[in-house]
Amino acid sequence: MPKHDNGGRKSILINFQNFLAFGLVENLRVEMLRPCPYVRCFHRCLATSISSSSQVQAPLNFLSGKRCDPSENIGNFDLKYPATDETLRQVPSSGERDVNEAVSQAREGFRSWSKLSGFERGNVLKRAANIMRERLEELAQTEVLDTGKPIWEARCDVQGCADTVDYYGGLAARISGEFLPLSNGCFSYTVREPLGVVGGIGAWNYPLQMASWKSSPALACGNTFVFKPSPLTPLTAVMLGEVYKEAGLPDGCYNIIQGETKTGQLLTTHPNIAKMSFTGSVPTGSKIMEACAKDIKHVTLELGGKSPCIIFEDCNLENAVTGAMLANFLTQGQVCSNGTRVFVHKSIMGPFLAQLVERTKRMKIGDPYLEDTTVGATISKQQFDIVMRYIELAKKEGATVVCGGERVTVDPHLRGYFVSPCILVNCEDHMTVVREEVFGSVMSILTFDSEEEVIRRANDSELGLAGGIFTSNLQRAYRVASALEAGSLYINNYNVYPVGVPFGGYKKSGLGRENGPDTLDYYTQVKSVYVEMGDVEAPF
Ligand SMILES: NC(=O)c1ccc[n+]([C@@H]2O[C@H](COP(=O)([O-])OP(=O)(O)OC[C@H]3O[C@@H](n4cnc5c(N)ncnc54)[C@H](O)[C@@H]3O)[C@@H](O)[C@H]2O)c1
Ligand SMILES: NCCCC=O
Repeated sequence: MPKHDNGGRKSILINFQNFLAFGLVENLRVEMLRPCPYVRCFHRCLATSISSSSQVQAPLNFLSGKRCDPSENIGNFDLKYPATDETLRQVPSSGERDVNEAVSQAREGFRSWSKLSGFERGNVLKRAANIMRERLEELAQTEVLDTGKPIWEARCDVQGCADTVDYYGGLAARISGEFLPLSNGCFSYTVREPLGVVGGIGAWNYPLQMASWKSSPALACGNTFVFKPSPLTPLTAVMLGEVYKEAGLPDGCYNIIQGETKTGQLLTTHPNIAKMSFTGSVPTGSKIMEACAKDIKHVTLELGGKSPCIIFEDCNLENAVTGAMLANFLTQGQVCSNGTRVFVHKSIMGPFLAQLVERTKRMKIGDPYLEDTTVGATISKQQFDIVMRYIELAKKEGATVVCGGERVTVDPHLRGYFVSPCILVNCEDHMTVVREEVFGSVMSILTFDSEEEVIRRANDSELGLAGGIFTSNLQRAYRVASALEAGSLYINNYNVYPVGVPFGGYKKSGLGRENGPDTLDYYTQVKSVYVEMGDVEAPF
């Protein structure tokens, strides 16, 4: 990790081993500002200076390798800093003319980009990854402004994004076909060809991750890309465009259009889009798939989850508690793969809950720019209302709040929606909070007696994104992992995304995979060529 600018103030080094799940290197070390009265002021100034910086105030579409405003404005949306709830600016939404222009630029870019060798394309991506690492701090601070997540989490996210871009840069040269010898000297060979212009649409919890997890494999394969970020988090995807440009990506290969639903629909239904890669909710994913079906477009869908985290009686208790917290409380609980149904074996419920509650109460809710903050701000008032409604409903349906679940004022200047991480007990499988994705820090604890019972209950969901298993019995761990209906499973950890490990859902949680080698298959199509070496034989 590079050292981070600490404004010249005295700093201490701390070891964030507790947060290894999102750390991409073991023993992640970050510069931590010593908490002191000046730090708050410093960080407020920092947020103010970033909000007035060019990243926020500059045009937020990106076409032909440059920032630009849409030529036609079909409305505006507010860009807010979640921690203060202040409106930083209004962003114009792109309409048909600008979506057409972005797709047309990408079509033009495709003509030359798709003709380069994988090695040449990979070099551009690898250079981009290095530039991202050089700009890690600026990218991370801007990601905080967009999302309200703690700064150290944003740094880990950016580091992971750079690694992903690097990884696909490395794989680009290896994209190849097969040779199949046939009878009488005939043969067939296959070529993996790019699809054309890929459209991407993202959610707001990991904005840079979505832009980079989608664009880097798409570009590695020779496609070009048009992305619409979530209107709640428009900033860092544009910065990625500038990084790609500096790394040598030809103009038109990576484009950004900002907007809300209408802009997303225009992109999805554009006749020259060959594939849509979408991250967001299940209902929107279903609409995207339906729209793509009309023109037989390829789709990747990364959707919601309601994943189980199973704590067996033979686990290492401390690790299991840490795992359950990682499965629920990162990024204010707004993580698709969260294991929000925590199944705890009845025999260890007492000690597990005691340790979990004690450690959860110690989490530090506060200014996202402070280094020791572990709970930042909920993305919006709308999301805050959703989270509070689920907690109220849970109480009505019989669950008991053992800690958290309340709005917290951390500082009079921070008027955003901070919520203390919530733990619910006396939960039952039929309750709404246990069945539906909350997308906030709300952990439901359920107890179980046997392995067979917990597998059945864990699988009793329409969703199947992820799942966790805490046990010291390896046979049991593999057996349960094999029985769980989910795309991404963790044994004795949770929410780790090392680059190269495919990520994606079973059932209604999605289609396709990101972050692994298999992703390249989703951004290419196979052409087979049969070669006849003799005369043509036919019965006529
Ligand atoms: N599986 C994953 O990798 C993953 C990752 C992050 C978030 N998510 C899921 O995302 C959801 C939260 O994100 P959200 O609230 O932004 O989701 P959302 O579905 O409301 O919106 C996602 C994006 O789709 C756009 N959009 C909305 N309607 C559209 C339409 N009809 N056509 C085209 N575009 C449209 C939005 O503007 C936004 O950019 C949660 O369910 C979460 O689990 C999944
Ligand atoms: N994109 C995968 C990790 C974050 C999910 O919300």
